[in-house]
Amino acid sequence: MARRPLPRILTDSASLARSREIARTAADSASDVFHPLITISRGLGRLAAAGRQRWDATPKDRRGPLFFSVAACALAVAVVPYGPLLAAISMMGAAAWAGRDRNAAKSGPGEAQKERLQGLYEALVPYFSADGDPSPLYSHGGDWEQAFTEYGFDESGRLERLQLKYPAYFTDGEDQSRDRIEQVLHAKSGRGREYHFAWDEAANQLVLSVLGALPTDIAAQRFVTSPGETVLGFTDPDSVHRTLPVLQGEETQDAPPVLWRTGQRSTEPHLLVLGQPGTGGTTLLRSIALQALAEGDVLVIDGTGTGEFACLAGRSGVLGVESGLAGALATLEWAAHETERRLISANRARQAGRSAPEDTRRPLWIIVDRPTTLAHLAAAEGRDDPQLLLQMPLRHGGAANVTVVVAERCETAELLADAVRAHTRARVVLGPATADEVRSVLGAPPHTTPTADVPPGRGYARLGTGPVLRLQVPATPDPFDEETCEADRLAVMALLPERTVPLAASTSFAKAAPAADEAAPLGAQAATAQGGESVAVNGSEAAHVEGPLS
Ligand SMILES: Nc1ncnc2c1ncn2[C@@H]1O[C@H](COP(=O)(O)OP(=O)(O)OP(=O)(O)O)[C@@H](O)[C@H]1O
Repeated sequence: MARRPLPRILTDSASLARSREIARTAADSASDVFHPLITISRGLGRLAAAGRQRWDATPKDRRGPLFFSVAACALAVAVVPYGPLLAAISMMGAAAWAGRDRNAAKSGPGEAQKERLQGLYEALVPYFSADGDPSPLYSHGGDWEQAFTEYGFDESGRLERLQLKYPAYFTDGEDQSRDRIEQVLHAKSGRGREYHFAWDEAANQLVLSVLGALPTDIAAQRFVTSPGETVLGFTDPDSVHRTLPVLQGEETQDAPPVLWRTGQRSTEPHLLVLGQPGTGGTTLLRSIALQALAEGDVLVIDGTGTGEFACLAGRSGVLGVESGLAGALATLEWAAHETERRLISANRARQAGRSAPEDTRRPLWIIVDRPTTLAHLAAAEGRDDPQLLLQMPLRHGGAANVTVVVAERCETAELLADAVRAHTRARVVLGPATADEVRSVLGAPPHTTPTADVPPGRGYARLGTGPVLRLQVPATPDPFDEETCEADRLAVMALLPERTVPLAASTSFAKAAPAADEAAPLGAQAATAQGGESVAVNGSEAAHVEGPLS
């Protein structure tokens, strides 16, 4: 069937454009003519909404008197000569004021803002100019408007956003050159805020923006993650592609998580957390342990000896919580053997053409807080550094579903064993840290200016060679700490697996193996564990661990 041609007006592009132009002009004129009307109607709407809000906020017992006083006023106005007219005029005036366009763009920056931008421009001249440049973009007394293509100020007049162009010969590929520019912009734009710098090397363009604080009101909770994923904390929405629904305060919000993937396919199967004292290293380990218990077993070595993991003792899935040297050595020795056993077992299965046995697939987490304290104790007692026993799980744990997480203070980080440094490709640094300190831990500087004043649990994370991300760890305090608020305590308690061993009976490897150098061989430990006397592994896990141990 022959197709009917379209009407000429729809095919003739010139007349189409002309009609569009007429429509646009008509719309512009209409909006000019009706502008006061639009403003007044918007204002009336806003006043009505404010009135409704006020009414809703008024307690029920006060609504009657309020209604009567409003009605009395209306009556008084109605009977006064010219009252209704004056009331209508006042109402229109109020509506026009309430309905004014608050976002109307101001025409250009004010004097103070111009001065700021000029100052900023002058400060950049030494870095963005070169002798012999015939038409310098940056020169003393030059025009900042040529270089700064976009800018924005907050209500208090502080710079909030700046997009600037720089000459193509600026060495933007070198960290040092970038750092210098970032430092200048940071200092001139006002310290105490966190700035983000986005370098567009192809367009010779830099965008500075002020970052808001990361939310600190996300508490411990069951996060909606896939198996093998652990939430380290939350970051900026632009930095990651995914969000998770989380309970934030009273409401459920979508928050952008820093997700760490562990297990056989992970390229960064072990984590190192460094931080200043009191910045939340232990809290992050507790948060990880609670998530790990959802699908795996956890061993905790608490070098601080302050009992901050006591809430985990005797819980289903917790194989031990050790704070003494002897216990730590025995536990880690078992973990090293267990890693080896899993590897051998999985390898045999593979050779026989079978899938890896179930008991090699359940994730095992070795969580170590402040190992250097134990290393110090071991040196004093003439024993081996417990960190040496981490070598096996660190080197081969990825293939054996064994994950090691170590937290240490920055000041003692140089005492960490080489294996710990070499095999922990997922890194977190917590607390106030300079760009150089962040770089020394994460291997790359942050794209933001670290601030001196940060809440506990705030820091930076980097997974392998990925970008450096701002991080805020979910609040996961020790529920036995008297200072913990009730809501946070309940949130942590709700995540703890059921207790399978009474607290008094949940003892440690230390009792099973009195001294590391006398540490019972794997089989003997198993016998002890199975014998049910001083169980290294809490009762309910015995069945689970019997497999690996026997
Ligand atoms: N993410 C967080 N959100 C809220 N509070 C936190 C967070 N992390 C830590 N805190 C609080 O900060 C304090 C110190 O935390 P934590 O013990 O985890 O720090 P730490 O770095 O292990 O300290 P230390 O080095 O002294 O052992 C605690 O009161 C804890 O509740």
